[in-house]
Amino acid sequence: MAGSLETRSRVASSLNYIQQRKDVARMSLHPTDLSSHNVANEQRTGEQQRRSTAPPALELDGISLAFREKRSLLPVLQDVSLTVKPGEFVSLIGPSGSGKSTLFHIIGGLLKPQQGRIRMHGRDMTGERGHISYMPQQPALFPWRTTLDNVLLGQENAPRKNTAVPPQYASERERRKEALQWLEQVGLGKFAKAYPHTLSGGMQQRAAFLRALLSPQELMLLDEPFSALDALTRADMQQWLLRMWEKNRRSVLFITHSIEEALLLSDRIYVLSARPASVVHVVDVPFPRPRREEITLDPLFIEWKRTMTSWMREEKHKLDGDMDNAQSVHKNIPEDGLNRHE
Ligand SMILES: Nc1ncnc2c1ncn2[C@@H]1O[C@H](COP(=O)(O)OP(=O)(O)OP(=O)(O)O)[C@@H](O)[C@H]1O
Repeated sequence: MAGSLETRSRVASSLNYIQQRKDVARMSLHPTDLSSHNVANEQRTGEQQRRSTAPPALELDGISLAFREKRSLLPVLQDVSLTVKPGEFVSLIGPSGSGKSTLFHIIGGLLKPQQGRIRMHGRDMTGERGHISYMPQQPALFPWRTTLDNVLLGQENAPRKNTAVPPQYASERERRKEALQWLEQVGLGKFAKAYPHTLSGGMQQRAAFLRALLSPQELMLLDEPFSALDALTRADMQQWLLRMWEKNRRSVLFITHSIEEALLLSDRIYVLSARPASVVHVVDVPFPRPRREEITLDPLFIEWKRTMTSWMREEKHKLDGDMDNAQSVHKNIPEDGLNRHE
């Protein structure tokens, strides 16, 4: 795969660049910052070691799925494999209609793949529900519940047994107290008793994110959570998410259409082809953390953005061509063994 080789050689040159950047960062560290910096580094190193020996939070191994439409087949995913290690932020990017949400439905156990396995924290979870926390494109808050009660919903509905990572359950009183503290932290303290229609779009997204964050499942799937927001609110929310994630380091799989968002937030990006989707590029994002908005002005960031834009354009053209010949994608199939329209 020429694309993958190109990606890896680019990563190698990026790493040199990062090393130079780290030297610069070390030189500019103020002496009074050193003690807390060292303690934080030691804690981080211990945590990093634990994570590096733990099994991946999520492993997709050769996932394939086709939908059946009447007597024809619509292949949507073809041999998709990817990994999210514990505490990693991984993004999926691909043309519209390539199968990203379908992949989330498979991970969440709503659909069963025709081929391939899903493991979470080392356990086979193919076709099982309830093991992920999920944040959809729309905040999907219940209008009849207060912000606080919406935030607590993920904990109420979480499975109590047979989970990949056994959840720690607190009493209802403790959970409410913790949720209130989080609401304060994200600037929604005054809105704990308010109903969703009184919150702005960004506030609703923060509440939806908290609901996913406070769910006991370790792995979070975020499906284009900022797509409905205006550009400025979206940029604010990206920064907010970066800070929240850097504090909590949950394992995240994130769908986005924005190349810039993927580069800004992720440790790794899987680029999907046009439908049927397969992984065509894997980008190990070379920018150090913590990351801030300024990184989007970095020449290397801009170069990556340009490269990924050309990949996406290529895939989109394939999809457009595919749609012109939509009938050729559909094949006659036997009656059984395939997913139907939901
Ligand atoms: N239940 C279903 N039955 C039949 N076809 C489906 C079903 N769900 C999705 N599809 C088709 O599968 C393809 C992939 O859809 P999916 O929503 O996964 O794409 P996506 O990459 O998430 O798109 P977008 O980026 O626009 O949200 C589309 O052609 C869609 O029409």
